[in-house]
Amino acid sequence: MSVAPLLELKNVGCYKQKGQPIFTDVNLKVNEGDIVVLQGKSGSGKSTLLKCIAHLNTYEGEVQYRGQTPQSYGIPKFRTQVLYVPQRPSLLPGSPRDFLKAVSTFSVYKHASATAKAASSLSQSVGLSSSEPVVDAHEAFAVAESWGIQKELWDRSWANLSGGEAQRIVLAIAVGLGTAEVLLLDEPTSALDSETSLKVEKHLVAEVKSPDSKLKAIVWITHSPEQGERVGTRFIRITSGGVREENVDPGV
Ligand SMILES: Nc1ncnc2c1ncn2[C@@H]1O[C@H](COP(=O)(O)OP(=O)(O)OP(=O)(O)O)[C@@H](O)[C@H]1O
Repeated sequence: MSVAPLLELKNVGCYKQKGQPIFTDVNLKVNEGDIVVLQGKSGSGKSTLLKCIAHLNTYEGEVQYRGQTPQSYGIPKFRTQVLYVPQRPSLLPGSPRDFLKAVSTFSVYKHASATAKAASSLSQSVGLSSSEPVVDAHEAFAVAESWGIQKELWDRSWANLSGGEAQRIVLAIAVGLGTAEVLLLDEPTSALDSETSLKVEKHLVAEVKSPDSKLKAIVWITHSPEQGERVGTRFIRITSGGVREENVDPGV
């Protein structure tokens, strides 16, 4: 019996408006262990494609996660497992700690938290699979700290954080929640210095490689050919007519 890919896109297309395609006919399979570097000219549709995958944009064609449609998981739950991380957090109210609390108490995570506790002692007897999402909010703090985020920044308002601080915190929350099997990263280190960027890259690559991590694959937009070469296991270029796989990272 063949196993479905982790993620599969079948003839996915997205339009600015009727008759004005950004891209059409995107076909792609992502498997466990893949770090797919997504490249293309500015405006070619990289961010849009990630948003289509995460069901944040309307699209034609089909996206399947482990052989099933997003709808069959329920869109909120699907989005925690195939998680889009924007380049810049849009204007969020409150502080990062408020945001972490909100996403951690969101029903899917709440369920996962209960599951995590139950799973350690009672998993089989209560009929819960240990592969249910596990949430440990503290993990986000630890991840962020390892990337140079001081504890007090969690209580500052988003508006008063630097671009690089906000970018690291959002990414640390995405990783620290521990629910995602696929991360869709939109230029995740664009606001970071090269030393910090390397730390973040190493952490993410190690997560995908670790058998203990829930994270199984990343689709990663970068404009840096050097970063692409460091992190990528596959290289995909998007044009209006679809995506094509390239053997090596040829640059942007
Ligand atoms: N909601 C929208 N309505 C109309 N056009 C849109 C919308 N969102 C994106 N576009 C257009 O679609 C095209 C692709 O945008 P997108 O942000 O996906 O490109 P990108 O490849 O990620 O670009 P960059 O590398 O500059 O970040 C652009 O021409 C953009 O202006």
